[in-house]
Amino acid sequence: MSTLSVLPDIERVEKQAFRDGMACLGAAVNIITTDGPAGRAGFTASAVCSVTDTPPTLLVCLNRSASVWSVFTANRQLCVNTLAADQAAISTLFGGKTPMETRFQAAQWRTGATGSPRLEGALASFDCRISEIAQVGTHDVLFCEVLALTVSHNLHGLAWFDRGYLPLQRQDAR
Ligand SMILES: NC(=O)c1ccc[n+]([C@@H]2O[C@H](COP(=O)([O-])OP(=O)(O)OC[C@H]3O[C@@H](n4cnc5c(N)ncnc54)[C@H](O)[C@@H]3O)[C@@H](O)[C@H]2O)c1
Ligand SMILES: Cc1cc2c(cc1C)N(C[C@H](O)[C@H](O)[C@H](O)COP(=O)(O)O)c1[nH]c(=O)[nH]c(=O)c1N2
Repeated sequence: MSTLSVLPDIERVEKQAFRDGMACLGAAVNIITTDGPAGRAGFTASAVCSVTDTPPTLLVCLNRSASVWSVFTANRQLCVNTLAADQAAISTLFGGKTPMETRFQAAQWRTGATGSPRLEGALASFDCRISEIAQVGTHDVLFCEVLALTVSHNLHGLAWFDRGYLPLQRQDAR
């Protein structure tokens, strides 16, 4: 007689239940920008995290149905601009459905090492080249090698939590 136990059928988690769960994971808010042969584009992303420090690499998840998808995957370079506490309005503009020129007109930009727009007043900006792209479901996972960065040590941060913005207060502003 077999001693193998039979796993019970595990039902798939519904999309809405997954989103309700994910709404509990507070995350930093970032404006991801690019410029290059395919043009200039930018979008808001909370699905950003550190992968490895050798070589310094972060990942960004980008929905393949986003209007900006073809621009990012063609340029293969981007800047991750992590927002400061007073920049929630920029996040809303870059969060979809707004013409690209209107998004960029709302803030001041410099050109970063890769040519991607660097947001003035951001908490941190990571200038990257896209080293690898993996397709998972509806999204592309962009693995990004960080080539240059700027950091502000005294601004407060911004979080996306429970479908809204919250300030992330530093304990000791340097
Ligand atoms: N990773 C993402 O693609 C992502 C993340 C946050 C927000 N958004 C966009 O902003 C809208 C509003 O978000 P919300 O937080 O107010 O409410 P929501 O109920 O749509 O999403 C709740 C949480 O689920 C996750 N999520 C949402 N859409 C996703 C997707 N397509 N793929 C993977 N994860 C996803 C995110 O963590 C999000 O914060 C979303 O409908 C979506 O269009 C997308
Ligand atoms: C707070 C918050 C966080 C995220 C988003 C939105 C908002 C408001 N959006 C959606 C994304 O910004 C939006 O789809 C793009 O701006 C593309 O929209 P258009 O297709 O250009 O209208 C988003 N999209 C994505 O592909 N990955 C992500 O991590 C996130 N995160």
